[in-house]
Amino acid sequence: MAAGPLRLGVNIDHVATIRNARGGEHPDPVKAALLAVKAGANGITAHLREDRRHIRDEDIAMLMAALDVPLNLEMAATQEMLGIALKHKPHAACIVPEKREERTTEGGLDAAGQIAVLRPIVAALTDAGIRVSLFIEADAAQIEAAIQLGAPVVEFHTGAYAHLTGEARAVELRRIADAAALAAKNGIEPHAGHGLTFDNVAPIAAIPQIAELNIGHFLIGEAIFGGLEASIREMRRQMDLAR
Ligand SMILES: CC(=O)[C@@H](O)[C@H](O)COP(=O)(O)O
Ligand SMILES: NCC(=O)COP(=O)(O)O
Repeated sequence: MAAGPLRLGVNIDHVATIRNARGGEHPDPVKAALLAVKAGANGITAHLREDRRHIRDEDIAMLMAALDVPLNLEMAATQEMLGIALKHKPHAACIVPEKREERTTEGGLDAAGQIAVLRPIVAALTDAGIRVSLFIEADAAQIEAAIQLGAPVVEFHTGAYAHLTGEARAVELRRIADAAALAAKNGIEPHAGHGLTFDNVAPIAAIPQIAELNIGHFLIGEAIFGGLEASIREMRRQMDLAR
């Protein structure tokens, strides 16, 4: 058993993916976000991609107006996204790497390799009262970069863990656990997310230092079969059992 409550941030990006497939208003990501909160989400995550393939600018405005739980805005480290974050002032901004041609976020941000680019962005977000998170690989050099940048939070990319099996997954899990311990030792709050499902969430949820999981694609997909509230409640249950 581990210490401390584990928060669940529900990522509603792929409600917008379905909406955008027909170009109308349905299904509404804000309605999904409110339902997610009712089902036990402690916060909502939304990734405003530069290509606007799912979440759009107006969704961020509407989420800010509708939510009374924290909004975690995932954003690329660009001036455009910085301006949007400063305009809306979400609770948190998670800086993620982004490639136009990728199907989904393929790995963590190379914070160590772009300290000079990130420093003014992290500073501007922090000065605006936005809690900065860096979406990184579970790697000591990336945690060191987060320390240098003064980021209070890191989110470990669990995509590789989610796709591996057997001993390779166990190795990746240990890497994430070690990184969470290192981050926490240095005063940084570790989060985790990407590709988490009912089948793979428990070992990540059991890492004692991890304070928050951000989960989206699986929950929205699972909602097709049992409804969004049920999928979130079951994820919450799995997380609590592991803790
Ligand atoms: C950074 C991240 O992991 C999330 O944004 C999630 O992957 C949903 O967005 P995409 O499916 O567009 O990558
Ligand atoms: N930062 C990870 C996230 O928000 C959700 O990722 P996924 O569950 O949609 O893969």
